[in-house]
Amino acid sequence: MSDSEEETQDKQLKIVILGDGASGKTSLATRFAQEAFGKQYKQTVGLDFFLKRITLPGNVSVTLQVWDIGGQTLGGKMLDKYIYGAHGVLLVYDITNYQSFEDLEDWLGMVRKVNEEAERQPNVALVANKSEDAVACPRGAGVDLEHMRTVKADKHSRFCQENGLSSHFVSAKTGDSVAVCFQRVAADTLGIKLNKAEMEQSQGVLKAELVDYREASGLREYRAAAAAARCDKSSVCSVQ
Ligand SMILES: Nc1nc2c(ncn2[C@@H]2O[C@H](COP(=O)(O)OP(=O)(O)OP(=O)(O)O)[C@@H](O)[C@H]2O)c(=O)[nH]1
Repeated sequence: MSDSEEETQDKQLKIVILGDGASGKTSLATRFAQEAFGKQYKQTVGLDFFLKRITLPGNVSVTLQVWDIGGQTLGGKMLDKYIYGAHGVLLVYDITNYQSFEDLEDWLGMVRKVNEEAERQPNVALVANKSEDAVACPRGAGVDLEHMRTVKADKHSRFCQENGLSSHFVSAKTGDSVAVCFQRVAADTLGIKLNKAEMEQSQGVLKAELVDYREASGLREYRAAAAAARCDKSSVCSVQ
């Protein structure tokens, strides 16, 4: 085996998941690493770890060390230590909880502060969780949460653009687009481009059509942003 092959096989990246309590960080980590989802909320105290090996384009094998940080750690004295050395960050909010979106300024502020002297800042993805009802369910099931959505797509997009974040609409519950946001931060870190097919491959049901009455209730813009986020490698919010 050549040196470069060996090097490729040994890659490990630290990916930190941040965001308010109950936004779905543990659910995203368990969906990604264990393909499981639990309805019951159990608060993470401190942090949890997960490991998952993925293969990126070019047959690059990389192990992601996923650090699931409890939402209560914001303002606590351990948070900077948890963030330190991260290659990638998932900034997670719950689309039905506006406060969880507003608080991302603080979470992102911590990421920037901890890395202010580092050679490079980690790649950060903005992750709108609990999006199953807006982007995945063609009709019927899940309409309730969509009606409860409080964070509009234009706010999400603006936050991405202003801060140079990649953009993701996901559901830990259904699994939609969960893998791709982890892949994206890993790929960005390693300077690997994911093409359209690779982005779509891990998205499955997200291509389902939405019914018209939802379009009428202002979903068109949201859908366009979600489509851009998941299908277009030159997405408006991509990390340059
Ligand atoms: N409908 C829906 N519920 C979700 C989704 N993701 C998580 N939940 C629920 O939201 C609640 C909180 O999820 P957690 O994953 O524990 O949240 P957390 O961000 O890790 O919370 P802390 O440990 O307090 O930081 C749980 O009841 C989950 O079942 C989702 O995509 N859709």
